[in-house]
Amino acid sequence: MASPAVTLPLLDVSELTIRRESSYVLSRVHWTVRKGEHWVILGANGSGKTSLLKAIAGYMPPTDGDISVLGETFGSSDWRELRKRIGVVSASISHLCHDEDPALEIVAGGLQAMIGLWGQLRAGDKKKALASLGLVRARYLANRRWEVLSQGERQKVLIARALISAPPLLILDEPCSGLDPVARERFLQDLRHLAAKRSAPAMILVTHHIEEILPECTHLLALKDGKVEYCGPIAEGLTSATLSRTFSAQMRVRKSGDRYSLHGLSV
Ligand SMILES: Nc1ncnc2c1ncn2[C@@H]1O[C@H](COP(=O)(O)OP(=O)(O)OP(=O)(O)O)[C@@H](O)[C@H]1O
Repeated sequence: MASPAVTLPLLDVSELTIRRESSYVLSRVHWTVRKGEHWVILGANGSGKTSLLKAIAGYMPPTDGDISVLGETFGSSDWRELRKRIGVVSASISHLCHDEDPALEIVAGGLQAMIGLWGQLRAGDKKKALASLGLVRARYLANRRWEVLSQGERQKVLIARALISAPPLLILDEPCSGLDPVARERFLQDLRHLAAKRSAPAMILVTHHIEEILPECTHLLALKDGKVEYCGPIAEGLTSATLSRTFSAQMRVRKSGDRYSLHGLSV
């Protein structure tokens, strides 16, 4: 009898330890992300969320442990090539965008993992950039310059940029920061629209606010002091007890419909 097909994880982190200046930034982290999963990463300031993402993107070499992404192993593959296949949206990319560049060019730059284009935008790339803007319902922004875009519009342009090369993995590092409550909700609806697509990449969403967790999120990674506090299905893990341990404070979580909110905090 044929054995069931085993699909390779998109991301596999094992015993990951990062030590800097005699202290542990991450300590023996295990984490696996598979196709079809959408993850949320929660943790207090300084718990190691950004460091974990940097390690995955190859910007923070591990002291110990293994990282493999899309079947490639850190240390034995060309990570500069691999980065083109991981979509990343973070404040550091936003800061590199040029004020005068139209959204369409910023999105097209994602094809080369570049900020800014050299020369004319080719017709084929223009078409791809428009299609990518369409994925976040933002085609109308195509000709607007970066400098005039609102914070929410900028995030959508950066997501379109990250999506243009159809990455299997999309990392969103605090994508809602700086958005007002209404803009945030609209933005989250657009993300839901994307997450619901069959072709959607596996998403990794880093946030400080459980209200931002999409119903489509399937798994939770909670970090505390560089260690894994919880790693598994969100339905079992996103509880008052887990959050209280993760943030070292009394926290009460409520689930209303398919969204979470905080209903009590004592420090
Ligand atoms: N290169 C480094 N050298 C020394 N310490 C570092 C280095 N990078 C990160 N750290 C430390 O590791 C800890 C985790 O930092 P990290 O930025 O990953 O946290 P975070 O969970 O993303 O925090 P925040 O929610 O505030 O963004 C912090 O105490 C930070 O000072």
